[in-house]
Amino acid sequence: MVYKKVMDPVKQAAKESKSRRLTNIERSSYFARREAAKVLKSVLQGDANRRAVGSIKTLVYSPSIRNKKATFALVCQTLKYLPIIKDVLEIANVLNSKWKRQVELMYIITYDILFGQDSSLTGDPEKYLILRKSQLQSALAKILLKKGAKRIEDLMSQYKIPDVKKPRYVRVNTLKLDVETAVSELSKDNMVEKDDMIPDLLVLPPATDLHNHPLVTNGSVFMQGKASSMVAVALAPKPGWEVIDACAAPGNKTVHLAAVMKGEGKIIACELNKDRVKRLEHTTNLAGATNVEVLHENFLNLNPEDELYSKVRAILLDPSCSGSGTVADRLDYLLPSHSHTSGDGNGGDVGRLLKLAAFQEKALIHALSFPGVERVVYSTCSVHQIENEDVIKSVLPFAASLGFHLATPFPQWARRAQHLLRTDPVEDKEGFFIALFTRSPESPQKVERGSLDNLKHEAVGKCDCHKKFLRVLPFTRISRLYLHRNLVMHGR
Ligand SMILES: C[S@@+](CC[C@H](N)C(=O)[O-])C[C@H]1O[C@@H](n2cnc3c(N)ncnc32)[C@H](O)[C@@H]1O
Repeated sequence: MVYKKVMDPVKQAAKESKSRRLTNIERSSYFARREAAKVLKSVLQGDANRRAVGSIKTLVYSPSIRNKKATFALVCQTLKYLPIIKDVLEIANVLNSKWKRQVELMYIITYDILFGQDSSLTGDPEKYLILRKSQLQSALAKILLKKGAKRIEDLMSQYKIPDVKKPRYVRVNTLKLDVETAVSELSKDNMVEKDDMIPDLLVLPPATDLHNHPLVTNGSVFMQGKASSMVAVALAPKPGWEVIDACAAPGNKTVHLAAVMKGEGKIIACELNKDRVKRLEHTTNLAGATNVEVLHENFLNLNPEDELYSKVRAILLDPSCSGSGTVADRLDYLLPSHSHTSGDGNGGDVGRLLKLAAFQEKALIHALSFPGVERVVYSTCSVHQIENEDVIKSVLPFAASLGFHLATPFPQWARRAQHLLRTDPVEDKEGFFIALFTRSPESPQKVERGSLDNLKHEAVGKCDCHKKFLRVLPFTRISRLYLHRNLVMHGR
């Protein structure tokens, strides 16, 4: 068999566009289709291997993509219709091995022909599929008939394709700009409202593109979601306090803390990952947050007894998590893997969740161990109970032994189990979890070093979240998970 080398679609596009004078519209949509095909290929390959290659947005907003707006729209729309497009191409049976080698481009062109604007479809692959338009249309008609759907919208709901539209939230960085000026500047081109709960948070219509807006590029406002903006406000450190942001990069919550503290006092922003430390430094410089000290360190290695941390009164702990609540933000809900979650409701990746929960629990216990601390906020962008309520439940006895109790951040927020606050991935368009521990500043409980270590050791062994999972998991997976959990919990 002879394999022909497939030319990079973008290079091929440049060659083809030279061979005939294209109009500007033709040329830009022609290139957008090639750029979209490249992004789509990375996204689908990453999704198939369950390996994050970067969110759709990150890939589209990389410097190599020229026509970002059109490329982003094409990738999203094609992904939205992808299950239908795949069925159409299979029934129409029009792709031979040559075209299958650039199947992502064929998906994009099929989207344009069937659901988009096929008016400027120049290029060889486009011509090939345009000539077969009637076969594509009759395959679509067959699917509609088979599913008993009259309109494409009915078909979309049968394919369970969601339409998640999230407002664009913008947090005003009050270290640099006041809210009224931000509102009047942004109102020049957009509809702007103030959020009813978070001071300094503005709400704009979904899909408002502010990436290149001067207020964003100069750090006067940050594109930060509502749930993420609740965390620093829940911790509510006073100006002048010393605070630790335990897992800080890229630093959105760090600089929000700095704004809440009016730039006064000190924030120790701790980050383990070297590359992410650079992002953290960039964010703090952009925000003009001069009271932030960036620390490249493992939070678990900070010694609570060290004199350096004796004045720390609040800790924000936003540890690494599964990120399952941000699927709408990352547009992951459009990816094929999201349409087939496993029966346990955890995307079939319970082992990973258990590992994350073990770290989250350890980090929370560590945060509660700093002797002068009065307030600890724990947050995740996960929807999984094992990373949220179960972590809190497992550390509660330890927290109580140090005089902490659970407080109620944002009492007006309805979605919660008693003190524990949740945001919902469908209703609120992002799934977040926030818990707040407080203790009275007059009576931080003093515990001897030796007994603190004992309490910590006992607490780490106590979490019973794995038992809940064992009840819902198929019998064959029980022993493997139980073993795994014990290994992780005891660091073996
Ligand atoms: C969810 S992100 C934090 C997001 C951040 N709070 C924000 O709002 O921009 C978690 C961060 O914790 C860092 N991290 C993970 N384990 C850590 C550890 N043991 N010590 C310090 N940082 C850690 C990760 O590298 C990651 O940057």
